Amino acid sequence: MLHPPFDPQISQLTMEDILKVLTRGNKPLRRKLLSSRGALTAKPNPQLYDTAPAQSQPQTLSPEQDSDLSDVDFFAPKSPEPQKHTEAKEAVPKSAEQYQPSLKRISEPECRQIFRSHRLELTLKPMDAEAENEDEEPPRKKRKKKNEMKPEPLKPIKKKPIYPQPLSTFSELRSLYNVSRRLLKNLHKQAYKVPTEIQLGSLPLLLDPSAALSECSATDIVDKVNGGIDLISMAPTGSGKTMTFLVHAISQILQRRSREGIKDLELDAVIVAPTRELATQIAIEGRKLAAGTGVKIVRMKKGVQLPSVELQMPSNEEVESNDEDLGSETSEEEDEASGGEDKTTMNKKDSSTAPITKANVIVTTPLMLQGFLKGRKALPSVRQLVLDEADVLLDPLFLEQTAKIWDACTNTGLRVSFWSGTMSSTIEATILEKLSSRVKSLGSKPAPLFRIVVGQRDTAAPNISHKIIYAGNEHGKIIGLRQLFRPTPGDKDAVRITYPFLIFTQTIDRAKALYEEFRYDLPLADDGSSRIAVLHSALSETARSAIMTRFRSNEIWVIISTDLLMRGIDFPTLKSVVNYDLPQSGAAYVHRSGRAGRAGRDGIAVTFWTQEDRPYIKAVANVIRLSEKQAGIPIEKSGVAESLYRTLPEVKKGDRRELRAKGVPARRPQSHTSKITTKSGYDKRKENNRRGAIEASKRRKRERANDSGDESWGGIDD
Ligand SMILES: Nc1ncnc2c1ncn2[C@@H]1O[C@H](COP(=O)(O)OP(=O)(O)OP(=O)(O)O)[C@@H](O)[C@H]1O
Repeated sequence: MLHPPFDPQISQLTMEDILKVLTRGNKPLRRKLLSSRGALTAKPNPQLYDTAPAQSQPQTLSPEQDSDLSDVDFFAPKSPEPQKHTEAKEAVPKSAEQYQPSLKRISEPECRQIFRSHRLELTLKPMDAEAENEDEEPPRKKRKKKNEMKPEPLKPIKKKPIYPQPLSTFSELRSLYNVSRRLLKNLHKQAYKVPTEIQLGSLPLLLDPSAALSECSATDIVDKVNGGIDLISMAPTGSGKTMTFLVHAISQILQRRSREGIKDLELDAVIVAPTRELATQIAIEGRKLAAGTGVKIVRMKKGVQLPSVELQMPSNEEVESNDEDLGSETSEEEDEASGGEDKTTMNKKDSSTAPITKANVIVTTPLMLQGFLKGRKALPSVRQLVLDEADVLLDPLFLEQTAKIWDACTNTGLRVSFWSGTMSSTIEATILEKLSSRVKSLGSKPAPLFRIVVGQRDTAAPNISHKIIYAGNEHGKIIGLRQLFRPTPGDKDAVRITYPFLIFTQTIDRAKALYEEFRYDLPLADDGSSRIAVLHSALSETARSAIMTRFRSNEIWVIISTDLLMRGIDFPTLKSVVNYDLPQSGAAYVHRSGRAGRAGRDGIAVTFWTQEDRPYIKAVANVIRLSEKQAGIPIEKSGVAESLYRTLPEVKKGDRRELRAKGVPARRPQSHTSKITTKSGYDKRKENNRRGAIEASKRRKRERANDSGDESWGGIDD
């Protein structure tokens, strides 16, 4: 039998939180279940920023319009006519109420005010690399030679921000941007109340750039966007990027279908994500949004055949992954055969006899699709390429795989979007280079490339709190685990972690070893070892997906993982993340900690360190300090104690690269501390049983002393 989690905070979870856990499972919930479990319950406000003082918000609504805003009609006419209130009501929080009515475009100064108050910045990227440099930080000053005149200080030349129409309410998707009723209804079922910043800033621009920029004073830009845009999109973790690109992709397909009278399922969009877990999650979310629209979304699997044409090119070698997690497809067990969940038809043009999977959208990892393309096939019908976690997909380690997919999308009208919580200027340069070389090789017309950034680049979401704690002893990080579960009374470093939570380690071996160690540390009263699992790329896909499902359905409360789960994975109720091993870069820290505190909820990220980590901590500490500054947390309250921060050495450039590729040297395979513990499993189990017995006896004693027996949990004592 399943017991509820012991943490009383869990019982405070709202029904919709629990429902979200369930709906992130492998099968979309049945409609009946959705409505009976309160899927329409409102969610917390997911907006991370709204810094505009109330009086400075645009106040041009008439009283009728104003009152109209709290009731949103999902079936509003497309023309600017008064809305009818026929469908479910949508409560609009204060910040959104202050926005303009959904049927009217607002002036550029008003757009600017909204963009600024939500810390949104949109710019147009120049297509040539030289001009691009002007947009970036100035080059570092050269070392002064003797007798050289002091150079003029270089000032960064900032590109002028652009202010398109913001998406004030979801109803505008229909009234202003022609999104289908069905798609909007599906969105409504998700119980989203207000658009997040990235949705607010980028959906209008993606869906109808001309309409979104209609009040924009830079008329030269407006003229260029008719054929659609390319977009680099940087927004904090858990801020709703997935829904943004999915709504855009589905809506584009539906609009083209009605415009061109297409009846067949034609492959229109390819969404690439770095791991199977993320690809599966995107496909599930996509299917929920596309339900009833006729748009079919399929996750790419080994053996799936897609409609393609053969290119006259030499066959390329299969690319081996050099990362154990992010590109682990080749090392995997037998995958499910093609088309398992999809109806298939035969493609007579294809030389192979394998059935062709018909879909509008394919969600894939780079290696999965590459396995099908094998460097010789092209997907000419694809018009949308979405790179989720684009910075990892375009990292030199994976660029070759991603580029092959990009090159296989030979349609000259291809539009590309790049999504992540972090993106370096090197990655942006790679994007520019790739886009311009494509224009040259295909002779296609370049689309304007925009960049939208929410908040400060490369920082953790402001609703996550951080803590770095020393956790070393001679065996490794044993003290850290004790701090986690058995804080010594009065220990100022003790952190209370609540179930469910994720623990990240550096390697598969360490994840396995920590699992062996930690499963006997979970209190027996909480069903001990049955609540914990280890997840890494060496497990079979079936095992991986079973663990994900059990975690989402609250059967498992702790997952120990490698960086396989670092990016994009959404466990809506996850509050805590533990970096048992130091993240390998500042960006890795942002993504790992971003598994907690999703959609505006609070989250906590705890990072353990030992002496062996000391030379590498600064990169992570800097990200924490920057994120805290952005969230308005004073230095005295920083999660990185000033006494520690001051003594940390800067991480050298070469070390940073090495760290990013291989992690902290002491925790690499075969190093002396890559092991977690020296105790055997037998000893650990015995110790745990003894502890459990003591606990139970103490509890019985307390219960006898206090008839009510109503205890609240205050951490686990030794
Ligand atoms: N407008 C909204 N209101 C409330 N919740 C939302 C809204 N949009 C998305 N969400 C929810 O926010 C959570 C995080 O969304 P999502 O997974 O898209 O984040 P993300 O920005 O892609 O994060 P990451 O960078 O980690 O990949 C999801 O549970 C999603 O259902």
